[in-house]
Amino acid sequence: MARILDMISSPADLKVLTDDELAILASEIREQMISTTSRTGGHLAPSLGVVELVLACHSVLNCPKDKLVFDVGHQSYAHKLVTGRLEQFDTLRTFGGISGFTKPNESEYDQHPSGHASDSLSVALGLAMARDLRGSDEKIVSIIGDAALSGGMAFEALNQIGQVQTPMVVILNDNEMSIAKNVGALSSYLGRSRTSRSYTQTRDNIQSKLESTGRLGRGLVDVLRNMKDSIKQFIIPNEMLFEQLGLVCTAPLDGHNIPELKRTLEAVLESDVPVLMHVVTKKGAGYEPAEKNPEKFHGIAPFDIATGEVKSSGGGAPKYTSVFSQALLKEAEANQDIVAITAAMSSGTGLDAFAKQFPERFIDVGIAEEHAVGLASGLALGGKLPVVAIYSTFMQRAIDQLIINNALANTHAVFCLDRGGLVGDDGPTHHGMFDLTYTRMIPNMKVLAPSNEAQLVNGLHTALHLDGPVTLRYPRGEARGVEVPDEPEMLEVGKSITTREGDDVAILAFGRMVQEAEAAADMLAEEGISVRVVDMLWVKPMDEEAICKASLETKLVVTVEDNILAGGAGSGAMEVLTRRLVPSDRRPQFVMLGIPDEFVPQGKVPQLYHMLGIDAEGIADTVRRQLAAL
Ligand SMILES: Cc1ncc(C[n+]2csc(CCOP(=O)(O)OP(=O)(O)O)c2C)c(N)n1
Ligand SMILES: CC(=O)[C@@H](O)[C@H](O)COP(=O)(O)O
Ligand SMILES: [Mg+2]
Repeated sequence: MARILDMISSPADLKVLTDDELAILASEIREQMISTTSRTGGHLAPSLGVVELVLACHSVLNCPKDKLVFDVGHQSYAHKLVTGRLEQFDTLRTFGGISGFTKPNESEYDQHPSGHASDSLSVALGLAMARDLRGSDEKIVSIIGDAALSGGMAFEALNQIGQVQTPMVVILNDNEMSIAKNVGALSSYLGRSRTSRSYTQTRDNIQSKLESTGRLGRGLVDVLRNMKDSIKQFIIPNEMLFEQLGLVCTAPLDGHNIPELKRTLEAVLESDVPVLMHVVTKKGAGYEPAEKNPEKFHGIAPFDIATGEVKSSGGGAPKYTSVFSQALLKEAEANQDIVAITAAMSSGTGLDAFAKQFPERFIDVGIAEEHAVGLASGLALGGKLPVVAIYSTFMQRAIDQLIINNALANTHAVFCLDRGGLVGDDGPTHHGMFDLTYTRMIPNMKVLAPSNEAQLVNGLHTALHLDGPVTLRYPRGEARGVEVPDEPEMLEVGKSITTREGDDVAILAFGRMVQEAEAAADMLAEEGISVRVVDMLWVKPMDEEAICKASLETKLVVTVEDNILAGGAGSGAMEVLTRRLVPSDRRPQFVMLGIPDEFVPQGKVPQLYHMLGIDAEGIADTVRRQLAAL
C-alpha cells in the first residue's frame, strides 16, 4: 500500500494533511526509522520520542524560512524524513551518507552542525537577534531535551534570552531521560512541574481556552501571563523558574498529541516575548523494546527488529571501555580516596560498574563537562583522588578547567579520555581528534596514550600513583586482545617501548597507531626494508632519547597519530628534534602522518584511516615514497 511518507517531499506537504493522516504518517516514520537503524545503528529512542512533535512543528512552521534548531540533533530523524531525505535515509551514518545529526551542508532545513549538547539555545537566540537586526519576521524554534537543558551553555543562553525578550520558542522535550535517567536539581524541578496540581489545572485551562477560541494570537500570551500570575498564588515561587527568568512558560503538554501540539505552537508563535513550551514525551515511543529500555536504544548498533537484540559482531577482544571499567574497580578497592566522575555518560565510559559497587564515591554531574573538571579540582584540593571519565570530544568543553583549575593548581586528578581518535559513524562532531593537542599544550599535564589493554591497565595504575594532572587517552571499540596483567605495574614516566627493531626507517607511533605501524613494518620487511617501530606511549613527557636515537640511526623518521597534526604528537617529536639536534648531526628525513587541517567525515574507522593514509597500507606507501625520494 502506498505510504503517505512517500508523498512528502517537503514540510509544505504536511500542511494539507488532516490530524488523522498525520497520525498515520507518524507510524510510517517510526517504521522507517526502526527498519533503517536496525541495519545502520543510530539514535533510535530519542528520534522515536519526538515524531509527533516534529510533525507538529513542520505543520505549523514555514521552514526553511522559519528556523527549527535541534539540540544534539540525535532526535532529528523524523525531521530528515520530512525534509526531502527519505531516499537517502538508508545511508544514515555511513561513509558518504547522511549524518545522524543535523548538518547544514546536507540540507537547507538544518541550521547548525549539531552533536554536542546544550548549544541550541545560543544558536537559536543568535538567529533571532540576526532576524531582529535585519528586520525580517521568520519564526525561531528550538527543541532541547531535559538533560541538555542542564548544560552550562543552555543556562547561559537562557540568561540572555530572558533579558533580550525577543520572540522565540524553546520547546523543552521532557522525557525524564538523559542517556540514562536524568539527574540533578533541574530534573527534580521538572518532575515537580509535571506532577504539580496547579500546573495540571493550568494546562487544562489553557486547553479549554484554546479549544473554545481556536488560534488565539496575542490573546494566548495574555492568558499565559495571567495564568503565570495566578499560578503564583498556588505554588511556591521557586517553581516558577523559567518565568522568573523572563520566559512565558506553558504547562506540560502531551508530546504525542499532534492537535494539541499544533494548536499550542500556533498560539505561542504569536507571542512577542520568548516562550518555553514544556512538552512531555516518552523516549522510544512506538517500539516496545525501546520503550522498555530507552538507555539501550539511545544509540544502538544494528539490531534484530523482532527481539530488539543487538546483532553480534562476533566475540573479539574486550572493549577498551570495559578494560578501563574493570581496572578502575580494582584500583578503587585498594584506594578509598578514589572518586569517579561522569558527565552523563556512565554506561558509555564504563563507570556504571563503579556506580554500582561504590555508589557513595560515584558522581554524575549531568551534561556539564566544565563543572565535572572544576569539581575534580575541588575534590583533589579536599584530599580525594578524582578520576574523571569523559569522551575526548566532550572534554573539548572543559579545556579551560583543565588548564586553570587543575594544571595551574597542579592538583592530582586523572582524566580518562575515552573515544580518543576517530570514532566512526557519529562523524566529525564526535571524533576525538584534538585531545593530544589540547592536553599536550598544558603545563604540568602528563599524557599517556596506551596502545593496548595491558598498557591501559598499567597506565591507569601509574596515573593514580603520580602527582599533578594526568590524562589517559584510549580509543573507542575493541582492544588488541593482549593479556592484561593480574597485578598492574608502574610504567616509567616518559619511556617508550621499541616493538620492532630496524635501521632503515623508524616509525614513532602513538596509541592505536602502533598496531598499524607494526603491520606496515611487516609489509615493508617483505620488501627488504628494515623498520623500527617505537610505541611512544607517553605523549608528554615524550621519550626524547628514543626520538633522537631514531633520527641518528635511521634514514627516515615517520610519526603517526590519529590526532590533528597541528600541535599534536608528531609536532611534539619535531620540537624535540629541533631543540636537541646539534648542527653537526645528520638531519633525518622527517614525515608526520595524522589528520590534516580538516574535519573528518563519518564512516567506519578502517575506511577513514585508509582515506587519511594512516592505516598500515598508507604508512607503508609513505615510507616507500620517501625512501625513493632520498
Ligand atoms: C557536550 C556533550 N556531552 C555529552 C553528550 C552525550 N549525549 C548525547 S545525547 C545525551 C543525553 C541527552 O538527553 P536529552 O537532552 O534529555 O535528550 P534525549 O536523548 O532524552 O532526547 C548525552 C549525554 C553530548 N552529545 N554532548
Ligand atoms: C549523541 C551522543 O553524543 C551520544 O549518544 C554518542 O553518539 C555516543 O557514542 P558512543 O556510541 O561512542 O557511546
Ligand atoms: Mg531527555
